[in-house]
Amino acid sequence: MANSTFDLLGQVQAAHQFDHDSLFHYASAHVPGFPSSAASTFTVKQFGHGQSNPTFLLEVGNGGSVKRYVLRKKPPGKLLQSAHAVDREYQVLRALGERTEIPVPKVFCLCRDASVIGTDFYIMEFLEGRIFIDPKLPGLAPERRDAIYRETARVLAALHSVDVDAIGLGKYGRRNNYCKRQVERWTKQYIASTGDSRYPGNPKMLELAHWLQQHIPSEDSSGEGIVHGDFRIDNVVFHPIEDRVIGILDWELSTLGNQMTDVAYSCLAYIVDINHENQQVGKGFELTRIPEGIPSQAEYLAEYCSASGKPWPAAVWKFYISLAMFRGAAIYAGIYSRWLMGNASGGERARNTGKQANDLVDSAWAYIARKAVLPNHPPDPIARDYKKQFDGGNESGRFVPSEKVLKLRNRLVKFMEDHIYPMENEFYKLAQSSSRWTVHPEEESLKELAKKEGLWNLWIPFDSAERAKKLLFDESNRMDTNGEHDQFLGAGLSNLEYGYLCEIMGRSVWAPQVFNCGAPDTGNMEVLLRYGNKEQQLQWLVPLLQGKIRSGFAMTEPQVASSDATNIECSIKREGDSYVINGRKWWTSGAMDPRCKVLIVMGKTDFTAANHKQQSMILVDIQTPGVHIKRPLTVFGFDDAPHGHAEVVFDNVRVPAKNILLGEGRGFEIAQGRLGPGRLHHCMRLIGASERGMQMMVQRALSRRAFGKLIAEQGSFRSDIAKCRIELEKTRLLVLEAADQLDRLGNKKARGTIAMAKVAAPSMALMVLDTAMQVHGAAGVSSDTVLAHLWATARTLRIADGPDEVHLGTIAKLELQRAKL
Ligand SMILES: Cc1cc2nc3c(=O)[nH]c(=O)nc-3n(C[C@H](O)[C@H](O)[C@H](O)COP(=O)(O)OP(=O)(O)OC[C@H]3O[C@@H](n4cnc5c(N)ncnc54)[C@H](O)[C@@H]3O)c2cc1C
Repeated sequence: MANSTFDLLGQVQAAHQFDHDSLFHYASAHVPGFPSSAASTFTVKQFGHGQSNPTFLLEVGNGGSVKRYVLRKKPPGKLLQSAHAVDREYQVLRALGERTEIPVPKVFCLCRDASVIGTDFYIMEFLEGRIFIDPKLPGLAPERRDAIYRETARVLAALHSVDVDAIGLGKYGRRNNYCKRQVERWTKQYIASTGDSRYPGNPKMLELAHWLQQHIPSEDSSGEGIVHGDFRIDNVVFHPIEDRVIGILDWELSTLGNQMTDVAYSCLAYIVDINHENQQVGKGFELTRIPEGIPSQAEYLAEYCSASGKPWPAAVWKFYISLAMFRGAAIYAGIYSRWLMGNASGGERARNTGKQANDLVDSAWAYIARKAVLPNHPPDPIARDYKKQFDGGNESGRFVPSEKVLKLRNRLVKFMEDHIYPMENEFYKLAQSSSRWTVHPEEESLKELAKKEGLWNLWIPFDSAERAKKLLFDESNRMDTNGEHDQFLGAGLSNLEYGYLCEIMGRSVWAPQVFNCGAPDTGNMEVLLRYGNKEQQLQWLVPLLQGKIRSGFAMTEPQVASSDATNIECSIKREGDSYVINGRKWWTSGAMDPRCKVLIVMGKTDFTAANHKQQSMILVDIQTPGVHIKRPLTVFGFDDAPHGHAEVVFDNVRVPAKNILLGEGRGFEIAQGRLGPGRLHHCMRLIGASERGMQMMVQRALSRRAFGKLIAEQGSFRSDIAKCRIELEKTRLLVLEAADQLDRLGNKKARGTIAMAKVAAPSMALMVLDTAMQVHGAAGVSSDTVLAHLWATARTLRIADGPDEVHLGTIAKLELQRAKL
C-alpha cells in the first residue's frame, strides 16, 4: 500500500526540537499568505521517513481552516563538510518550480539566520499525495505497478532533459568528471564517518573505491545536466488517486553531472533490498522475484532511455550500479556515525545502517563478479505495446491471446530479458572455444529456473499431455517427479496458444532449449508421446521431458535426395530379437551434444513393400556399438556447438526389436504426425527472430548517423523498414492461422496452411534480417551481433524440414484439387 504523505508524520524527536514561536514569527513575515494572527494555532510534526535533512510539517489553524507547509532544515550538531546544504535544495527547487514543468513542491522562503531555529532552513508547499515506501508496491494491482514504475522512469527522463543554462542553474555544479569526483568525495566521507573505534572502516570499501576509479566510463569526462542524487521511488510523491508524479523530493544531493548515476540509483531495488527495519541488506527483486506488474529492470531502463534519448547502458551498467551501492554504503556509514553521536534524523531506525553499509559493499562486489547484468539491447518496445494492447482483457478477436497465455508470455519476456539476452555472449564464447562441445553450466541452471517459473515444456499440446498423464502417472506413477509431474507436461496449451510463446523463444538461438522447447527434441518427444509404447516412454520420453537428456532425428542421407523420403536407403533388418541397422546419415541435429542419448532413425525394413510402407522408425541408444559420429557439419561456418549437426554412420548397429516405433512400415505415418507441429514451431521462432531483427534495426537506425542524417531519417530506410513490418505481420497471421487450423482440424486438413506458413516464414525472416544486417553495415555480417547467426538459421529453414519446393507442391496440389471439386 502507498503511504499518504500524512502517514509519515510523528512527534518531533528530542534532538530536533526548536523554538516554535520564533519560527512562527519568521514564517508570518516571509511566507506569502502565512497567517499572522496571534489567534492562530501552530503545530509542528516531524516526517519519520528519510534519513537526511530533518523535515517537518507546519500546520497553522486559523478560523476553522488549516494551512500546511513543510520545513526542511540542516540537522543539528557537527556536520560533514558540504553535506545538508539546504540553500542548494532551495535554489534548485525554485528554478525548477518557476521555470520548468518538472513536478516539485513550490518553495516560499530560505532562512540562513541561525538565530531563528538554530540552523538554516527553508519552507515549501505541502504535497498531499501518495508515497510508496516499499518498492515492491504491495497491495497494488499489477497494471498500477507497471504505470507507477513507467511514470517514475519518465519523470526522471524529463528532469534529465532540463536545459540547466536556460533556467539559471548552469553553475549549480561542475558538470564533468562527476563519477570521479563522487568516488573521491564519498571515499573521504566514508573515512570521516568510520574513524571511530565503535565503527571501524571496511577495507573492501576502499578496494571498491579503487575498482570504481579504474572503471569510470569515458562519457564521464563530458558533463550533462541535473543530477538529483537520491532519486528513488520513495522520494517521489504521486497524486492521491492518479498514477502521476506531483512532486520530486529530497534534493540534498542534487548537482550537475553524469545522469546515469541517478538512473542506476533508482534501480537499486532490483538488485538489493534495503529496509531500515531489517538488520541486513537482502536480495533485490531481480534475484528473488519481480512482483507481478513491475517492469523488469531492462523494461524500466528502456522506458527511461526512450523518454530521454539516452543510449542503452549495457556496457557500463556494472559500473553505475556498483557506484550506486558504493555511495549508498558511504551514506549509510554517515547515518550510522550520526546515530552513534545521537543526531540521526531517522532516530532509532538508523541503528542497522552500519551493518547495511558493509552489506552494500559485499553486494557491489558480488554484482561486479556477475557475468552479465543487462541485455545488449533494450527489450523490444513492440513486445511491450503488444502486452499493453491486450492487457486490458477486453479485446475480442480471433487472435487475441487468453489471460493465461498473456501471463505466461509476460513471464517469458522477462525471463528472456533477465536471463537469456545477458548470457548470449557467454554462450557464444564457449561455443567458439576449444571446449565448444560442452554445455555451459549456466544453461543447466537456467533450465532449473525455467521449471520453477512454470516455463517448461510449454510446447506440449494439451491432448498429448492428457495421454501422457494417464500413461506415465495415473497407472504406474513411476515417473520420479516429486509429485510435480504437471510441471513436466507443459501448461495445457493449444498449438495456437503456444504460438504466442514460441515466438518469444525464437528471439535468441539459445532460448528454446532452456525451456525444453528446442528442435529436434520437441518433435522427438511428440513422436514418443503419440506413438511410443509405455516402455519406450518410460525409458526415453521421461528423461527428455525432465530435460535430463537430449535426442536426434536421423533421416537425411548424403547420397540420396532426402526431401523425397522414399529414397532413404538405410536398412533396418530384423534378426531374431534385434534389428540391425546399416546406413549413413547426415544433418542429424543435436547428435553432437554431450547430453544426446537417443536417436530416432528412419530406414527401410522392407525394400520390396509398397513405396510408403517400406520405411520404419526405430529408437537407437547413441552409445550402441557401431554408431559412429563422423563430423559436425557447418551452416555458413556456424557449427551450432554444442548442439551440432552430425554426419553419423550406422555400421551393423544391433538394437532390441522392441525399439521399433509403432511397427514395421509405419515410418511415413509417424513422419506426418511429427512434422506438422514441429514445422510450425520453426515458423513461430522465425517470427521471433524477425522481431529481434526489427528491434535491432530500429535501434541502429536511431543512433547511427551517415551523411549528416540519422539512418532512420533516410528515405530508403523508411521504406525498407515499413515493408519489413508489413511482411512480418502478414506472416505472423498466417502462422497463427495454421496453428489454429492444426488445433481445430488436425494435421491432415491443416497441411495446406502449414505448408504456406513453412514457405512464408523463412523468406520473410530472411528479408527482415537481411535489412537489419544492411543497416548495421559490416557489423551486421560479423558475429559481433546475433543477426548473422539468426539469418543463417533462417536460411536453412528453406531446406530443412522439407525444401520450399516440396511445400509449394503441396499447396499447388490442394489448390488444383479444390478446382476439380
Ligand atoms: C540446419 C539443418 C538441420 C537439419 N536437421 C536435420 C535433422 O535433424 N534430421 C534430418 O534427418 N535431416 C536434417 N536436415 C536435412 C534436411 O531435412 C534435408 O536437407 C532436406 O530434407 C532436403 O534434403 P536434401 O538435402 O537431400 O536435398 P534434396 O532432396 O537433394 O533436394 C535438393 C533441392 O532439390 C529441389 N527439389 C527437391 N524436391 C523438389 C520438388 N518436389 N520440386 C522442385 N524442386 C525440388 C529443391 O530445390 C531442394 O532444395 C537438416 C538440414 C539443415 C540444413
